[in-house]
Amino acid sequence: MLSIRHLSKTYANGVRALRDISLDIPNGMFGLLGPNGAGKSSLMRTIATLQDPDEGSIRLDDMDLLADKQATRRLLGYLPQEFGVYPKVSAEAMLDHFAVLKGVVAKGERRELVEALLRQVNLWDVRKRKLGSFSGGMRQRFGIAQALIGDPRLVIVDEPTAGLDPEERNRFLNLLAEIGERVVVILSTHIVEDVTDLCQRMAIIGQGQLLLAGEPYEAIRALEGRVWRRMIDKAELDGYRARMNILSTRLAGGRTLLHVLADSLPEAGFEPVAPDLEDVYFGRLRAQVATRAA
Ligand SMILES: Nc1ncnc2c1ncn2[C@@H]1O[C@H](COP(=O)(O)OP(=O)(O)OP(=O)(O)O)[C@@H](O)[C@H]1O
Repeated sequence: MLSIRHLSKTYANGVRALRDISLDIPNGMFGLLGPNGAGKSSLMRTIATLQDPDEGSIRLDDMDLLADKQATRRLLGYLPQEFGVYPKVSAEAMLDHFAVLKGVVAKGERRELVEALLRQVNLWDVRKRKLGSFSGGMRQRFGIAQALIGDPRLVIVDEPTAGLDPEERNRFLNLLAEIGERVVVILSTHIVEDVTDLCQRMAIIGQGQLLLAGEPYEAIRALEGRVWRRMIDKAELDGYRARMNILSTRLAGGRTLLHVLADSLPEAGFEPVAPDLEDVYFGRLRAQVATRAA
């Protein structure tokens, strides 16, 4: 279990990226959901010991992660948002290099490890190809292979599915799910379906604040009977905004589909709709904006 307590960070430019975040993350897939700029990467980098918080603590079971960074890095696998590789080097040679950096010095052991990892992420057949020729999905799977060197107890992946096509995304998420059966995996994303499809537990952050933590299923159930939808013309949207608590607006067939939060039928013409995680997510973000504006 990873326990984050009272984590805060303000950057030198005055941006408060993390505001008193406390969170428990058990084994399995954990989704950290938030819009761009919410503070996800700041939190991931802090857990990965790449930057210090101003306040707060992070423990993995009995271990204080921030106290002994070297020890933390040994049990951690990290796939950063911007993962750079040498484009002219083959996948096999690059992974071998990463293994050396992680301290796997014995040649035979390293050869076996590199093969096992490339097979696990399904890149064994293309191991001789240069990384520069890889698709986005292949590159991300390679990123996971390097994160798994050293058998980490905690794996952090920062927005890994952005820019992947649906098939690649699916393949990537399946791979993460397999890994999540054994260790703590934290997946940060702004894509709601990533969390819906994959994570038993989740948190939502916005503007550096924790807005929700728990099970996606429970959060969805809490909205049951309170989400209503209606098709409108785009020109009517401002009027609805002024009168109602709008969760989301989506384009559908050239018109606008409204989702509204209300304890009873908001107006004739609306119909009840089964809530989903997008309703939970947008509901929390909008409530935060409303509270801050008040
Ligand atoms: N090193 C830094 N110095 C100053 N401000 C920063 C720094 N890193 C991030 N920020 C700011 O802190 C806030 C949180 O950024 P962060 O990258 O953690 O968010 P994020 O949720 O990961 O978003 P994104 O998906 O856009 O990376 C943003 O307002 C960002 O501009």
